This record gives sequence, structure tokens and C-alpha cells, in this order.
Amino acid sequence: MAPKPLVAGNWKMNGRRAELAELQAICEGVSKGAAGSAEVVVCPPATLIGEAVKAAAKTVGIGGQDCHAGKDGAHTGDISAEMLADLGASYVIVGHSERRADHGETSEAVRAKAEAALRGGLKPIVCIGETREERDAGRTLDVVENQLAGSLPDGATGGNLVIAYEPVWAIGTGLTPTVTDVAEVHAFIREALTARFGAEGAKIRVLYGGSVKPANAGELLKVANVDGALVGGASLKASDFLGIAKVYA
Ligand SMILES: O=C[C@H](O)COP(=O)(O)O
Repeated sequence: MAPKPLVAGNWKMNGRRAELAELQAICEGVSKGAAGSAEVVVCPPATLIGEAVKAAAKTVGIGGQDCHAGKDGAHTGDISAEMLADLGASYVIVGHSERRADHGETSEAVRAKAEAALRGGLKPIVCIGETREERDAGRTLDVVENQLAGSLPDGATGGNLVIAYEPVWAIGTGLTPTVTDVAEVHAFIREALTARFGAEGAKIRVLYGGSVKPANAGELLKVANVDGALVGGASLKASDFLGIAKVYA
């Protein structure tokens, strides 16, 4: 049986309290069935998580965009998985390419964060994906294989881990891979997950991310082994985000 689809929005470093109105509109849409069979999650900046959890009232899940590997301690500016869970978050994105690039996060660091998420009771959404140069050099599957091997926690199950395949060159650019390319990479990821986690690997949701919009969601999300989307820019506007989620309605 195919895993329950997941449509997750990553607001990145966007959003003030006023934008909780968009979250409210997303929740209203979801409660009226706009996302059909899909689970919907919004990952606002950490500053809004507490209020977002209250506003969402469990209609949609709320997630963080990063967490520290530790639980508490002398780490100025960092936030632990336990702190996010304490606010009512249920997911956390780890290893987004923007963090890998801006903060030099290695796959080893990402794995430690994913383990921390599980320890804190959150479901990590582990991001992987190749750069333009790596794709042009024909190294996409090697990069994906190495990132999976390095970033994934042991003991993952369909219920506690999500993968997001996000080609770096497709993020925020309006460019997307062909459906054939998406199918190839997602099939490869599925194979790697089942090799590592056995039957659970077939249940782990593998999201596609990178310039997903209402106009292309239909074709991208229907590709085999694509179990949903991680949406950046289009998750900031309720009508666009719901326009993507309605693929599952
Ligand atoms: O986490 C989301 C992705 O980076 C995709 O961003 P985008 O939809 O703005 O391309």
C-alpha cells in the first residue's frame, strides 16, 4: 500500500505574526477537504511555531526548519528538538541544502540532527539533492546515495522518517527536473531505503521539492515513488499551497 501523502510547506526565513492569517486559511481549506487524503504540515520560522501550533489546532501539523543535535546546553542561538516538541511541533526539516550551504552542515551533522529529532519525539524530514554541477557531471545518483548513507538515522520507520529529494538547482528557480528524471531518482531512493530498512523502507515517504507550484504539481506528484511535496515559495500563499495539495483531493 502506498504511504499516506504528505504536503509540507517550508516558509524559510519568511513570516511575521500577520502571516498566521495565511496559515489560518490553509487550515480552513484543509478542514474543508482541500488536501483530500494528504497530510499537511507547515514549517514556519521558529519565532512563529508556538502561535502556529495554536492557530492550526491540529488541522495541519507544524514543524521546525532545523534543530541542534543536543538537548540543552551552551549553544547560543540554537534550538533543540525537545524545545520544538515542547511547543507542539511534530516535524522538523533537517539538512536542507540552504543549511548545508550556508552553515556548512555535513551529512554527519545532519544525521546527528535527525537522531536528535527522533529522540525528541519529532519526525525528521531529511533533505538531499544534487547541485547543477553535480547533475551536469552525471553524479546525481552518487550524490544522493552518499547523502542518504551519511544523513539517515538508524532504526527509521515509515512512521518516523520522511525524505525530501530537492535538486538544489530547482529550488526557488522555477526550474524542475523532467518527470523521467524525478522518477529515476525517486526509484533509486526507494531502493536504497528498502535495502537499509527492509519493509519499512517501502513505507517511508519520499517528497519531491524544488519549484513545486499549482501548475506543475499534478504531473510531479503523480510520479511513482513521489509521496508528496516539500514546498517553499508557494507555501507562503494559502491559495497556492492548497492548489498544490488539491492534487490529492
Ligand atoms: O524546502 C523547500 C524547497 O527548498 C523548495 O523551495 P521552492 O518551492 O521555493 O523552490
